[in-house]
Amino acid sequence: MSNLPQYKKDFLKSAIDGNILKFGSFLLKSGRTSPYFFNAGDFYRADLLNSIATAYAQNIAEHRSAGALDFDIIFGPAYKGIPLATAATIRLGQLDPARYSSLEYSFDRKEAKDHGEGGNIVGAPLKGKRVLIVDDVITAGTAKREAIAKIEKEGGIVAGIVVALDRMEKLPAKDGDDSKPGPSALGELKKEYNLPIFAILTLDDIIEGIKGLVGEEDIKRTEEYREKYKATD
Ligand SMILES: O=P(O)(O)OC[C@H]1O[C@H](OP(=O)(O)OP(=O)(O)O)[C@H](O)[C@@H]1O
Ligand SMILES: O=C(O)c1cc(=O)[nH]c(=O)[nH]1
Repeated sequence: MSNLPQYKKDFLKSAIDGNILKFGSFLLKSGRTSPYFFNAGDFYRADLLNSIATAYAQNIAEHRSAGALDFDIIFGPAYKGIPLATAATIRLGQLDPARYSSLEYSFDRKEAKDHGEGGNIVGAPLKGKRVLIVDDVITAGTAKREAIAKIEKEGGIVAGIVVALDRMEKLPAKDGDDSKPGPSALGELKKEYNLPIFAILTLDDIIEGIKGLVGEEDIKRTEEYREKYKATD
């Protein structure tokens, strides 16, 4: 934790204090069972939402200022990405009004709407724009691939991805044998789509940051999970 920038430390503290980071047994979208879970849906109070919005805004502004990221619009994949992308957009506008007060956002519906305005996308149109995906967690990368496909279908150009947490896991093995070493979901997405992808926190940051704050047994099980699923890159 000591080497993390202050805004990441603050963010991790609010995730622990707000019980967003949980320990137990959780079935993931990938089918893996994890001893820890980061539930971004639990940033549901004004102060907590402000903490995650600030962390995204700092991270995005930093990478953009460094020339590592450029975009016209922020996109939040349904469902949990929606409030996160919205809050990050507001926070960027507050942090640097000269650069971000006209920043746009949009999000998708999981199921297309067949009445009223119809369609799959809510918010600013994506056509011809460079789109930054803001989402909660990357595990196997499936949700990000789905978001990329939706954005491209709308004529948007995916410009990057920022997540709150990179679980640093290897891609699920095609033959189902997860005991073999394998590359990370994040690394493969980066290569395959030639995209900048950033995470505010990684599993390594979390394991370092929870020491002394959560039970020894939870830390041990999380370390064992990391050992089992950690990617080679
Ligand atoms: O990297 P992956 O293995 O794809 O998994 C991680 C994603 O899975 C969950 O989203 P989900 O699609 O369940 O939608 P939700 O936002 O409605 O919870 C979670 O919110 C992450 O975004
Ligand atoms: O992989 C997932 O499904 C997942 C992991 C996690 O820590 N948090 C979450 O919302 N989903």
